[in-house]
Amino acid sequence: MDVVADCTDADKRLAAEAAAREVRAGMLVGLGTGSTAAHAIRAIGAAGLAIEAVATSEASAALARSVGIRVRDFAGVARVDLTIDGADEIDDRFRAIKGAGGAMLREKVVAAASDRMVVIADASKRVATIGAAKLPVEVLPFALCYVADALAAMFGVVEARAGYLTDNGNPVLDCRGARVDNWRDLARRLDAVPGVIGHGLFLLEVDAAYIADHGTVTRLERERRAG
Ligand SMILES: O=C(CO)[C@H](O)[C@H](O)COP(=O)(O)O
Repeated sequence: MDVVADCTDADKRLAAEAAAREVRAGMLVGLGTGSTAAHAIRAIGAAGLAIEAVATSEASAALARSVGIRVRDFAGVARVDLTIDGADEIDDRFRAIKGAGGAMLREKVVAAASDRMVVIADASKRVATIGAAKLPVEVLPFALCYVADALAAMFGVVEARAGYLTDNGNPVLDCRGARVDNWRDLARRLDAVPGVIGHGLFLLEVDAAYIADHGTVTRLERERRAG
């Protein structure tokens, strides 16, 4: 038995269940993707509230339906009340890297549409400053070589995720080793490359985080200044 993996999964579940308690009847809820988000989906389903959901991946949609959650097509949705999602890293300034599960584009669209976006994670994901996790970039297949070349000028390592396509049918380049002074500047540079469809940098989207560490859940709330 892998005791560390078991503890980590128990913490993922605790963080997910704490966040799921934010869900209220009547809400339209954004469902994230990954093992931590799956715990949240199961907890939301078990609560049995009258809600509707949109999912950030086909896997999360299928899981949600299997636990009795009504899933709407996001193509017909402009606004979501609350989204609960995992992360690969989250730092003290609520900046996150997402997309190890490949769903970062849909996750970002749903997060952007959400009044509130909550990250759930075990303590291994909490870092002082993001940047150690690989940064996934979703690419238009037509532009794969061009984009890989452009990203090689920004990152030390750019690797195609072998044999993998996102739910949108696109390949992913996993990037590491950027020399970053300013993450917003890096995000702008990525967004400016023709053929980049999305990436896993979430710099402004996260409103709060539930982090579980050896059985204790901490809620962190971002302060938003008016104006
Ligand atoms: O961004 C994601 C998927 O695109 C996941 O939320 C992230 O990779 C965390 O996954 P897990 O909860 O399995 O550790």
